[in-house]
Amino acid sequence: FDNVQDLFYSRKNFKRPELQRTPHRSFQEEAEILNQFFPGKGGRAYCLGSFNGDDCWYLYYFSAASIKRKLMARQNLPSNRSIKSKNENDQTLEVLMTGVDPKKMVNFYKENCPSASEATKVSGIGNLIPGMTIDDFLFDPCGYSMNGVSKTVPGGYMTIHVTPEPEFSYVSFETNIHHKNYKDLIKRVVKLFGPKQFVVTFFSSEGKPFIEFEEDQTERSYYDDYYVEDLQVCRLPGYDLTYALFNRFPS
Ligand SMILES: C[S@@+](CC[C@H](N)C(=O)[O-])C[C@H]1O[C@@H](n2cnc3c(N)ncnc32)[C@H](O)[C@@H]1O
Repeated sequence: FDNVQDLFYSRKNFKRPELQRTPHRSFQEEAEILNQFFPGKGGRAYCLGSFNGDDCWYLYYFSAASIKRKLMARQNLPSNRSIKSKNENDQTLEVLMTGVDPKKMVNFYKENCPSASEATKVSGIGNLIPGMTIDDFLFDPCGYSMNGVSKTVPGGYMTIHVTPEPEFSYVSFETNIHHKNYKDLIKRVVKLFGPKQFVVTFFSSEGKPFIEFEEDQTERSYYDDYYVEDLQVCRLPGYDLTYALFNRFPS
């Protein structure tokens, strides 16, 4: 690729960054490397959530359109908003879950499950989004990854990665398939894995509606057992981004 329109690199903060190889010990270092690939100041690094707490989420975003907008503004050409991303109906949802329910993790150990396709079936992953062609893999002795492409939505995908070890359990879910009711999808994903905590990120192309989460921390929310701890909504060139951190109510 020598003509990149948009690039997104994102990840949650690491539990033990010091165990990573350089440049992954700090997001600053990762961003510096990415900047070398994307000169011209189109690439920007962000941190959402609380960076002095336990949870935050990093994003590096390069947008060729933002460079064009600046050039046009400098030349006094009209309407910087007229240059939009090509992906006008683009949306991507991620749900990043930590402290997942050990009882729901048994399917992701080879000793309990004969095959990856069985893990996909019994865990409920196979029914999450209908009409997917799924490529799944069960690691030895444990761990699971799946990638699915939609049979009906061109370019539509979903992906799930499961780290079941209780000391550092983690499940990530991502899809770009449009849903009328994202809250329902998030609720179903969370129910499959029962995390103590989860982060939702949602990109939607500019001007399209984004998910609204209740900020009330005292009432039971739409997500029953969880309350919103952090909530941020950002406008990026071509995209609106919502970030929310949910914590389970103490039982
Ligand atoms: C599913 S992989 C995915 C990791 C990836 N960083 C993610 O979460 O997107 C992680 C799980 O697979 C297990 N695993 C077993 N063998 C592995 C291997 N060769 N490479 C990566 N993970 C392996 C790990 O112990 C862990 O439970």
